[in-house]
Amino acid sequence: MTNNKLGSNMAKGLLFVLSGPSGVGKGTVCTALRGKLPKLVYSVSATTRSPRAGEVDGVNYFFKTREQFLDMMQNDELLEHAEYVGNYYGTPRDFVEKTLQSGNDIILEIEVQGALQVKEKFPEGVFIFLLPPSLDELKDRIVGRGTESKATIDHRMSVAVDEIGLMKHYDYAVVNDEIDCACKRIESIIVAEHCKVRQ
Ligand SMILES: Nc1ncnc2c1ncn2[C@@H]1O[C@H](COP(=O)(O)OP(=O)(O)OP(=O)(O)O)[C@@H](O)[C@H]1O
Ligand SMILES: Nc1nc2c(ncn2[C@@H]2O[C@H](COP(=O)(O)O)[C@@H](O)[C@H]2O)c(=O)[nH]1
Repeated sequence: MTNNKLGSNMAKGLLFVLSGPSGVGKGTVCTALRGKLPKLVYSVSATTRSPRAGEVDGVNYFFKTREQFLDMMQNDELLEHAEYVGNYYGTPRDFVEKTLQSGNDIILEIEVQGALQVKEKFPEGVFIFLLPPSLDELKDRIVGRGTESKATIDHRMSVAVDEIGLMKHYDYAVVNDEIDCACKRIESIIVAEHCKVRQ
């Protein structure tokens, strides 16, 4: 039977990627967006990083040993993966594909090397880069979170400069100066992308 409802060809969900240096507020923004956009589903990554206090396996991450992660890579279970500051991170492929097929949107909160791999596979994805108001403010946020050692903070800050240099590969840049404003900008991007005429 023909479905002649206007707009019915837009049934597949959209893939959003949110990147930005460690501590810029990606997780905070994603938490704030939860509930505001009912069609938006969050991808849970696999990582070899140890859980932080309060992090729950299967909710914040799927926590894996190095061997388990390498198995996932070899079995082609990951849409993308990257080594970041001494640990592996990757996006389970199956969940992303099934979410999009079901008509829901998905958002991947991932670093830039992985985002560029996703762009190769999903050029139609929407790539958003979250910026701090300044590098000093970025450092204050990572330090203030209280989760990383001084050495890890220094390493993450040095990677941050390179990451910001790759922002040119993204479709949108949003400054996370104030959390409500940043969320509103990202919500606006998501709404606009749904109104876009796609070939
Ligand atoms: N707009 C903001 N103003 C002030 N503080 C903020 C803002 N957004 C986030 N923060 C704070 O900055 C810290 C880092 O935020 P968050 O953990 O969300 O960063 P992230 O980008 O997800 O980091 P990572 O990549 O390391 O996981 C948190 O303590 C959070 O409360
Ligand atoms: N390439 C990927 N990067 C990921 C993934 N999941 C998270 N991340 C990014 O790693 C860093 C560090 O995260 P943290 O939780 O240890 O602070 C951060 O930029 C995340 O966005 C992933 O699946 N692939």
